[in-house]
Amino acid sequence: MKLSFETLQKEFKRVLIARHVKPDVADECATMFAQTTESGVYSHGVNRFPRFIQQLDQGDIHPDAVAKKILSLGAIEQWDAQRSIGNLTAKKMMDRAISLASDHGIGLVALRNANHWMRGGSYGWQAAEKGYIGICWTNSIAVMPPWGAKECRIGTNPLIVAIPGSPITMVDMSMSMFSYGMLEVNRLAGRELPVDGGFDDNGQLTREPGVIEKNRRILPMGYWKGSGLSIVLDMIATLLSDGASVAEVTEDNSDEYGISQIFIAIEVDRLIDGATRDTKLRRIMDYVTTAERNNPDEAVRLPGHEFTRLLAENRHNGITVDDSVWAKIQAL
Ligand SMILES: NC(=O)C1=CN([C@@H]2O[C@H](COP(=O)(O)OP(=O)(O)OC[C@H]3O[C@@H](n4cnc5c(N)ncnc54)[C@H](OP(=O)(O)O)[C@@H]3O)[C@@H](O)[C@H]2O)C=CC1
Ligand SMILES: O=C(O)C(=O)C(=O)[C@H](O)[C@@H](O)CO
Repeated sequence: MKLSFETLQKEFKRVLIARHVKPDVADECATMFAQTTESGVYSHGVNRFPRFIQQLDQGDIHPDAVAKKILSLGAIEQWDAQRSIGNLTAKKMMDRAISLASDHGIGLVALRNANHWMRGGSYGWQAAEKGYIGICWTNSIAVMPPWGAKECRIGTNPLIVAIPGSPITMVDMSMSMFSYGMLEVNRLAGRELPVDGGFDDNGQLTREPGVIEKNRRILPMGYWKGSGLSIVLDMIATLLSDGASVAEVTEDNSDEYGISQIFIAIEVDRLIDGATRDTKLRRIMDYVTTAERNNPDEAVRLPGHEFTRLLAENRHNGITVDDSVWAKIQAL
């Protein structure tokens, strides 16, 4: 079905108000979920809303909590999210990193005791829209086997790098070849994965999303490389926030809460003039996209460059929402 931004936002807000979330908080949170969906990241917008409400209902998320600053080392600050709403707090932390970067050239906020932030790309994009390079990542509950293992012991720990420009270039990627959200999107669409996404129960590589969702034998992106990167991202977030690691979240908590996140903003405009910046970026983009194509009908594309078109299409045609997901949300 096709729904408007307003219909989505109103329904998300209804569900939150019904759970006694303060109206202003409910409105802002509902708007972020609707914006993520309108941007075309259905996996961590509308599709993820039921799971978010489940965690709200089970007390993992404290909707009245507000993040507090623990310490400051000039360009680096350590904050405690106090189990507040994940996407709202993440937005505030990237704003704080941007403010630090405007003073110091670079700003880093390390956040502990956080909740799932939904679409990590929202926060990289937020920085890039203001002219800063945005880099952020989160750890998670153990949902991926390290390379060489069958058992989940590392997180999908998505890493986001966003570069200001026209358009913004942004990589927003899980450390798994596919996020669980994207496995669900492909399963709901009745699609096989375009490349192997994990191992089946016999240890063979598979492109069946449902099999991987069930057995959690998801493939790290780049095999041992994604596995290693997931581990070091977890270590940095844990150390700088003095927060919980994937191991601690998984072994000490009843579900995925109390996670650790990093938000970095880096100044660009005072290091290179706008015209030179744009010329250099354009040269990179043209050099990459004019490479001889593997498939003549498939353009080489840069990450993040689809969002402008997707947003315009969703605003014009309405937002495609899976019927079964919408039914679940209306029943909340
Ligand atoms: N715990 C958490 O918070 C987690 C959150 N997530 C979120 O889930 C969402 C989806 O993650 P993931 O499944 O890794 O996303 P995808 O695999 O869809 O995309 C990952 C990255 O690869 C780029 N990309 C994909 N296909 C191509 C292509 N053909 N050519 C060039 N670039 C391409 C994407 O660019 P583009 O965007 O332009 O398609 C994106 O930057 C993200 O928002 C992520 O933050 C994921 C895991 C855990
Ligand atoms: O992969 C995802 O999608 C995703 O958001 C996660 O990995 C979460 O951290 C975890 O809750 C599994 O959904």
